Amino acid sequence: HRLLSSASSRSGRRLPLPPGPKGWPILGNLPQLGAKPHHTLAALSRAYGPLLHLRLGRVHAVVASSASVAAAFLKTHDANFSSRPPNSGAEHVAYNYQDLVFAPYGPRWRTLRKLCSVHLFCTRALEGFRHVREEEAGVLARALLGRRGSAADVGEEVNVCAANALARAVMGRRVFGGGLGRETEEFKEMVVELMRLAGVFNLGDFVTGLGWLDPQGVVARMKRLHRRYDAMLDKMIADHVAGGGEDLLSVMIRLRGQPLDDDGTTISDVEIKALLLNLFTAGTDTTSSTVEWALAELIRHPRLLAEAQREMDSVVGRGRLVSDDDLAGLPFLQAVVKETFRLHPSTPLSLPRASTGSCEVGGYHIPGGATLLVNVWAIARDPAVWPCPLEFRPERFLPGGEHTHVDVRGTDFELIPFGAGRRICAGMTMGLRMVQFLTATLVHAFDWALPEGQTPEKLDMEEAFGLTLQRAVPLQARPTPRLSPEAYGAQTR
Ligand code: HEM
Repeated sequence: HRLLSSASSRSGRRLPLPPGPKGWPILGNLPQLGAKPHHTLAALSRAYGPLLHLRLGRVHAVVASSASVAAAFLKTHDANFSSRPPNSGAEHVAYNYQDLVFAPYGPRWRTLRKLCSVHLFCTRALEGFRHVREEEAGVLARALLGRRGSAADVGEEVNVCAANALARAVMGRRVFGGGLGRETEEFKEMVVELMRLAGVFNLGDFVTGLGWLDPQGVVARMKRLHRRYDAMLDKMIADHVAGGGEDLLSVMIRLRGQPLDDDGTTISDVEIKALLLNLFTAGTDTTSSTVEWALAELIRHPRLLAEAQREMDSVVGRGRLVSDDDLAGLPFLQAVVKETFRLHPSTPLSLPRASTGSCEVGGYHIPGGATLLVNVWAIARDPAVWPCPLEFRPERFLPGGEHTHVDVRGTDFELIPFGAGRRICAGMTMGLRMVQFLTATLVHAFDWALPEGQTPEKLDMEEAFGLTLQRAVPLQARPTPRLSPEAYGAQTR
């Protein structure tokens, strides 16, 4: 491939841009993206091929919609695509790029990422927090036990659990007290609002001179949201008892102002708040929505729910809740989680990347500074790779299935819910473990029924708009306990 590309460049022929639909003057293809860009882009790729070129205002964008095109960008050309494009969300919400998610590829990004890895996500840290996950899952199970007979808002219950488990790992304490209420509702609403705003293709980001006009009102909403987050984060830092704790926040507070690497990177309260913002937004709703989708699929497929429960009964029994150690021995449950990530990836267009220099992919010219969108949603439904792509069939990942060895961790490009390459999801190990563990807990500890008048076949599986894949209609379901009463533990919190 490389030989071929240098030959064509040597011949002096200017390579063409990848194919794509004709756009409007000035706005380019922006008006065509519609309410669900990942659907629109999937349809365009069916017409123009898996490597698509769009014009978003003045910005060149390329869209990868097959496993091999994704690999070309996120493996072969990953170094060139390891920054993120400039955007008003990073500017107005994420402390003007002082965070990890939007930091330009360079020393500060590397330092922040390493801090998270050492104190939160590496194997040792992850093992250290297993009791936190188990305790918080126990709290969730008891909360649902308290709701037996009535419909529970599964997404919100799980979201509180994910936020508390994450908070205990990040700063040694929970963020929410017992039960759901105004506070927990407001937190989820803030994360969902952030994802909704981040999912808008904001005209000001693409069309010169439109920024100050803010025609969609997005920037005004971002600034309002930022003020709310900033107040919350200030309080988190102020309330933090900075002892000699080994949690990430204590460590960062101790490291304030000191050079952290050869480049003299230092962190201040701004970087600390920006990183906390990243962790609490990237790490809660992604996890809880995935668990919510998983449970919705299992309720729609009672045979699969029964199969998962059979597996857990034989491995765990009915006398206790699932533990972290059990996960490795639950292949069917793991296949259910993979199949959920395939059909309902938390970030259907991943997060955008931006190239530093121009390059060549598949015989096409990719301009320097181009935005890369990877349609992980479309790739995971590609009929050339996945038989019956729209059917929820966890068996495809089990021995004897067509995709036994396919993993979600960024090496098998046909299934990359966490992205791939240098900027792959920083919290992948924790996110994956949490999704598996909480799905296991819900399935093992309860039978699930839909509220009066709803039938599994007709359960609404529509997606809502946003950077993350929310359910349009939140799942309401009635839990009935199926373990021995002692298994749920004492109602302590
Ligand atoms: C269901 C769980 C999750 C999914 C599906 C998910 C997915 C993703 C994706 C697709 C990206 C972009 C990767 C790329 O550019 O190639 C990303 C980035 C990121 N995620 Fe996650 N995520 C999840 C959970 C988490 C959790 C639990 C955390 C932290 C507590 C987290 C923190 C981050 C951060 C900090 C980045 C930016 C990394 C960088 O730019 O270097 N995520 N995630």
